[in-house]
Amino acid sequence: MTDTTEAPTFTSGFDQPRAEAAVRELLLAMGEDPDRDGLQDTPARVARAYKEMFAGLWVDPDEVLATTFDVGHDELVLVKDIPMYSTCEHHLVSFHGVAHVGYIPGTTGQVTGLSKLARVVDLYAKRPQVQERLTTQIADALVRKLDPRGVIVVIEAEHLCMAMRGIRKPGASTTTSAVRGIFKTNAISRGEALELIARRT
Ligand SMILES: Nc1nc2c(ncn2[C@@H]2O[C@H](COP(=O)(O)OP(=O)(O)OP(=O)(O)O)[C@@H](O)[C@H]2O)c(=O)[nH]1
Ligand SMILES: [Zn+2]
Repeated sequence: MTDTTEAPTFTSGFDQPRAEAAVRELLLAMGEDPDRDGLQDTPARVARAYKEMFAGLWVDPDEVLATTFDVGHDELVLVKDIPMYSTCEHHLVSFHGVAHVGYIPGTTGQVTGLSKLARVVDLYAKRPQVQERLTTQIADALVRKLDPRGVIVVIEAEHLCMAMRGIRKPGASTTTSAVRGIFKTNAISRGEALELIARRT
């Protein structure tokens, strides 16, 4: 089984010329003329866009979560509705929606900055992904770095590979969750967290 928490090599960079050549080749394969007016800059543009869309390949999640501090809080911390754009590794088209990330600090009371939770979502989303692995990786990174009593991650997303092609079901929504620690072992805690996630303000 693939290790879902294993990070790629963060030192490897993005090969812009290679990406540009590949996009040019793709345009040719489509029967397009990559030298026509509107397409001349497209390979460079797409390569730059890919560099941005997959920037999470070169970010170390453990560094993002390196800063922790003690606020003496031992109850749930939940950031809801974090906008999330990722790319399906099967078709290289977008799946996007929202992520909800919650945790209960460990006995040390160590918490991380709220923005770091969104950063972790972002960095794992900016990789070729499947939604299940994305959800799992976010949860496992928090477990690894915060040693919390529990972690809950829920992602709701629409997959454009199911909307604009293939089965063509726009509006279909996929929900995945990953629970760790107390949220796995205690149904009441899990239920309370899920209720807060579902609650609309
Ligand atoms: N479990 C899971 N499946 C995904 C995700 N993103 C895309 N898929 C699915 O991956 C599958 C790939 O199936 P294949 O049969 O190899 O590819 P395909 O012929 O393009 O499949 P269709 O999309 O059904 O046309 C499809 O069923 C997609 O819906 C994801 O995040 N999680
Ligand atoms: Zn897909």
